[in-house]
Amino acid sequence: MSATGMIGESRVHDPVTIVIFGASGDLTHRKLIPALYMAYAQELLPENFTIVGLARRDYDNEVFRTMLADSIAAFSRVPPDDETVARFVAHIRYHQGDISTPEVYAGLKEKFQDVETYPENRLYYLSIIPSLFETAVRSLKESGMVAQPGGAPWTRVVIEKPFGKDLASAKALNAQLLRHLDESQIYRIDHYLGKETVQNILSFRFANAIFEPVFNRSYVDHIQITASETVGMEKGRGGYYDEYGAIRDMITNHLLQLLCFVAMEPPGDLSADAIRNEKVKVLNAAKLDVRKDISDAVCRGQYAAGMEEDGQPIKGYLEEERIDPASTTETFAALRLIIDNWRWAGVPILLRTGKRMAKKTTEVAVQFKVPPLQLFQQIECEGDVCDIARIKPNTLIFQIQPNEGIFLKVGTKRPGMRFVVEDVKMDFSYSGTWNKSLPEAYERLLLDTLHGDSTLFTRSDEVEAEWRVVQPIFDQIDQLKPFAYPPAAWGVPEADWLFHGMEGAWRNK
Ligand SMILES: NC(=O)C1=CN([C@@H]2O[C@H](COP(=O)(O)OP(=O)(O)OC[C@H]3O[C@@H](n4cnc5c(N)ncnc54)[C@H](OP(=O)(O)O)[C@@H]3O)[C@@H](O)[C@H]2O)C=CC1
Ligand SMILES: O=C1O[C@H](COP(=O)(O)O)[C@@H](O)[C@H](O)[C@H]1O
Repeated sequence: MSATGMIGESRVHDPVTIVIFGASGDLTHRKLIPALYMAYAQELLPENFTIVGLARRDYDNEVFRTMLADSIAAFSRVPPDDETVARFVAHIRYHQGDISTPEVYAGLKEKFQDVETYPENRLYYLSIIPSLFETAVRSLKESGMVAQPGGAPWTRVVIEKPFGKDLASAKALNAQLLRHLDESQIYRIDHYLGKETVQNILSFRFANAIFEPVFNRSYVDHIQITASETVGMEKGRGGYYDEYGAIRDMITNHLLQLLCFVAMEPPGDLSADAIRNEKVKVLNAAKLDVRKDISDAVCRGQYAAGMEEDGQPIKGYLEEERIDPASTTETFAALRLIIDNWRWAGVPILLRTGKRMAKKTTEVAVQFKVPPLQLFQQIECEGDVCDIARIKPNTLIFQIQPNEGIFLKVGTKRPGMRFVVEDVKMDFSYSGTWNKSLPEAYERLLLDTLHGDSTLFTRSDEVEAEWRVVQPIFDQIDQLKPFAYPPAAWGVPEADWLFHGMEGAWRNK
């Protein structure tokens, strides 16, 4: 299995044809091809492989290869070497056609006959709009291009997010896909699971005996998970985003996965299903912490127009390209959950995400309780002004990105005659410990699919359990009008209300 990180670093041996549906799109150019190139440059791809890019645009092999070489130059995580790029792109072919027509599959079959001088292992990567997922899978199956599960040669299909729009559509999509494929052939991707620092939450928790005994309701006051972005609507994304919004785009998948990793029980072993079973248990026990009404547990926001520090105007969400000017889609969301199980009962879990926020950061902060007896005073300084305050709680921070690392805030005696305590940070940072760039999430996840390791992919019941957590929001969306916030803020001040009945506050750092 790969949660150990061993498989990701070993070479794939099975020859394979990788077909990317949506090969002229943003994800292919910015992420998939640079990731495959990095795998190739590290000699992790098999000796025999072909990449077929499929889209409607009218390219030929040469044009397509040149464009992809440019993408590698622009987006590869280490500067590429021209000769290696040239050898890599020679494995790439372009196949022009429309996914909803039968001809495209007939043409694909011919292409396979041309290139497959090796066993017919195939990875289909669906980097397309969700409404085409079922058509693509059904057509592949009907054209006889899907192998039987569990044997050789193999067929695997990667499904991009969003996986559905709500619980009902996620269930329907699962049912449609499972009519044509076996669960073992489906890889529902959530790129957060490919991030080194996300996987490290598991190592930190289960490879060290000292923290696990305090990861529970007796010691933890609350958990905060933040994924904030400074960008607004990126080019070409307006239409998609306005239909989905921040809760569907980020919380239902990435933030709930982070929550699973930090809250799950230790799995019996590191097999894909052992880990996924534990994650599903967390999701099944998680629910919105609604006391009187939904606004006790959910707050939505939408960014307004504003100015950059240099005086440049920033568009409000409603003025962005392909956004309905009367849209009530949220670009910021904050949720308060509880996990009704023995370990976490009563511990508030706060999640938030947003575009055009003050800072690009993703972190999981576990805040512990304050000591039962306040023996010491704490000194707090802002600039030159210092004040005496109550002792602060310890906080353990998993810094997912950027400045990847793990930090523990502890109270320490400040040097001097008086017994006052100051907060210091014990830290481990990746950059200070290892002198190499971290693999991109897609690099890791693509290699896992080629190795047939589904640990870091989402199982059908898991995806449905994610939607079940957030579904009450969509059922009562009329009660959750978004509040406006200026660009470069930490979202809306109304989200502070989610701390009702507790002492904490959002970590706006
Ligand atoms: N971009 C990103 O950062 C992320 C994207 N995703 C997901 O990845 C998927 C792709 O996203 P992205 O690359 O941004 O989208 P784009 O709109 O940039 O690309 C869509 C691709 O689909 C192709 N396409 C559309 N309709 C057809 C058709 N009928 N037949 C053949 N090809 C078709 C388009 O090519 P052509 O017009 O030439 O046919 C294009 O190559 C989506 O599911 C998205 O939600 C997930 C996370 C992040
Ligand atoms: O899936 C998505 O993730 C990105 C943020 O990814 P990150 O790796 O930079 O944290 C987000 O911008 C996008 O809206 C969403 O679809």
